[in-house]
Amino acid sequence: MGRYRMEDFEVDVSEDLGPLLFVKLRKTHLLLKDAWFCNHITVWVFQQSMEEKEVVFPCYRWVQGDGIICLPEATAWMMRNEVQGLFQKHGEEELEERRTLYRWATWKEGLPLSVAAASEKDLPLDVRFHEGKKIDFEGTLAAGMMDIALKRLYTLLSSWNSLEDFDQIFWGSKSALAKRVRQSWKEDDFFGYQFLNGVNPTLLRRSTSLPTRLVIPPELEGLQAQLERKLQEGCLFEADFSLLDGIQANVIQGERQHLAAPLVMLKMEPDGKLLPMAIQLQPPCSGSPDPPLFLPSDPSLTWLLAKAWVRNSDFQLHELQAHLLKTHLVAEVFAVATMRCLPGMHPIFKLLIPHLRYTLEINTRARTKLISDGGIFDQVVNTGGGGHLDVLRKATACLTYRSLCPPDDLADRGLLGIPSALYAHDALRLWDIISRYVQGTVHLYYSEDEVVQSDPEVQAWCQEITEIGLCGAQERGFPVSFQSRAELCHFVTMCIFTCTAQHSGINQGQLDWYAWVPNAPCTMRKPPPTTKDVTLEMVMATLPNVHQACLQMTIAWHLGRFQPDMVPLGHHKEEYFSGPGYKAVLKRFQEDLNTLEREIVARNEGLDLPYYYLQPSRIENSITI
Ligand SMILES: CCCCC/C=C\C/C=C\C/C=C\C/C=C\C/C=C\CCC(=O)O
Ligand SMILES: [Fe+2]
Repeated sequence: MGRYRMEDFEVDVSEDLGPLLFVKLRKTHLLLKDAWFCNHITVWVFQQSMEEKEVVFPCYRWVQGDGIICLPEATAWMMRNEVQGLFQKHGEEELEERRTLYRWATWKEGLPLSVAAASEKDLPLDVRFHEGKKIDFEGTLAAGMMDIALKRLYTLLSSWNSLEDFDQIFWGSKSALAKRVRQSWKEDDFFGYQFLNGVNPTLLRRSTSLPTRLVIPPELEGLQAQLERKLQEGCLFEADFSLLDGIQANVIQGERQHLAAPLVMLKMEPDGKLLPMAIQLQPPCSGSPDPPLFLPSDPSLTWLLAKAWVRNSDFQLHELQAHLLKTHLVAEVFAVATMRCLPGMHPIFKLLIPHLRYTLEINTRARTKLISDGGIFDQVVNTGGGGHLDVLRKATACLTYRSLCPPDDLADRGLLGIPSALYAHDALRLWDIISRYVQGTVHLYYSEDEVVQSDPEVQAWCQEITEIGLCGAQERGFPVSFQSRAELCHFVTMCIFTCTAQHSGINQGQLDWYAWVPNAPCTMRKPPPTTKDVTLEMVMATLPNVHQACLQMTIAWHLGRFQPDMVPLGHHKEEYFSGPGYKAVLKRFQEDLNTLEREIVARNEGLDLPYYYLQPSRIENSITI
């Protein structure tokens, strides 16, 4: 039997089968690997003197071995209390089986729970990468490793002592914006811009007071006055990396790496540009002299090194907190809870499952190759060697429900209504569009709040996410039950937004902003400067070495590049729902996304730096990379 064969099978049945509730599916098992993926079964019923009727049984699962798959009819959930509880019983059996297939595991204490699987090979076939994705994923990694070998060979033959020497490895696949980063990375407005619309737009806040950790030496009273004025005008902003304070730095091949925990104060100009005013690299520590404040007026290399330290710290919080924890790991919790608590005929299962595709496998791979003992973090990142897990732990301990919902998150950070905040603008538009889609679907199945309150499955799902998967996150605002349709819609909107828009916003920028390594160094090999005497030798000795820089470029490209098998948001082919109601809601969703697409394209045409991470055609329907 050939691989990748697609076939439609038609079977005629002449006898009257009565009302159709289930179909059962089985395949004779001959060879070791002869599984088939079944999309759906459609039965056309011909009734005398009546129109032909179509009855659909969605499947979208592998049929393997000798097992029998029993598929309830697409509208079964609406009839769950009828037909002698047959659908009810089927759902219970399905969940019983799924709970053995998808088990929770504690990979590391203090992190959200994950799926129990030591490697991707342990995962059920239904959630594995399909052949094409696996070949592409592993093939491009191998090609990337070849690039590294060539770059190392090339740089062995030349010098590595000026910033321009990073050009020697700046070849191979890279985006237009990555080239722009190389040109502009030293500019202050470019540095400021990244907090609004770069790879990590999640940290910046509008200041409501001067941060307590900011100690301004008496000789800088002018700065103090400027900061206070900007604060009063409402245009003072801060990016505080205190979460990194106290994290143990990595030791790479016997060499200790170093970490900082900076605070950056920025002002917004009337034209929307965000400019850094001061950088404090470490919080004050009793018994030590106050940490220096670095300023734009400092010698250019001093100021550049201070900014490079901030970019390195941003790399850590971006990858660990914004990316891994707040998209990948929480999406995994949604995925495992969905598999364990919601039967296939449940409308919330049908709504969410296209947004959970491939997430369990990519996360399992991250746990075995990226953040594992000896993984990429240990090899080339200054939080590696265990510090990265502590960052994840600290970030988990302060993960709030509000921070996953842009209307709340952006309001809390004071970022509403800023014309140059493009991530914020597009995220809010997407939140509204997704929310309308979710509400449209939920209202088809839940006619009133009471139906939500009395749905034991959706209540168990909520509780499992908050109390089990997120390890008691009710303390941080996550719900343990849904009292109304609105609460359910808000939560499901958050799930879909996180798995789609938010991940795309956080993931794609790796390609653009991480290719020019000095803009986002993966590690720092010397301690942060404590005086303003900085030389080029110090800068070069601090930034990543050739090998570290090459690996950063390869992995950033691997993870940030366009995925060949990507499904854009709202365009999955699976049809789990049947009937005109959902079709209309989906059509509206796709139209809303198209409208936003056109708005973003038109807006970007007039911009010096286009912001396209939240352009709907670029948003993946689930976390797959
Ligand atoms: C050094 C820079 C990259 C750091 C990326 C950090 C976090 C990314 C977050 C989530 C990515 C999720 C999954 C990626 C999984 C595995 C693949 C990565 C590398 C594999 C290398 C290998 O197989 O040898
Ligand atoms: Fe990712």
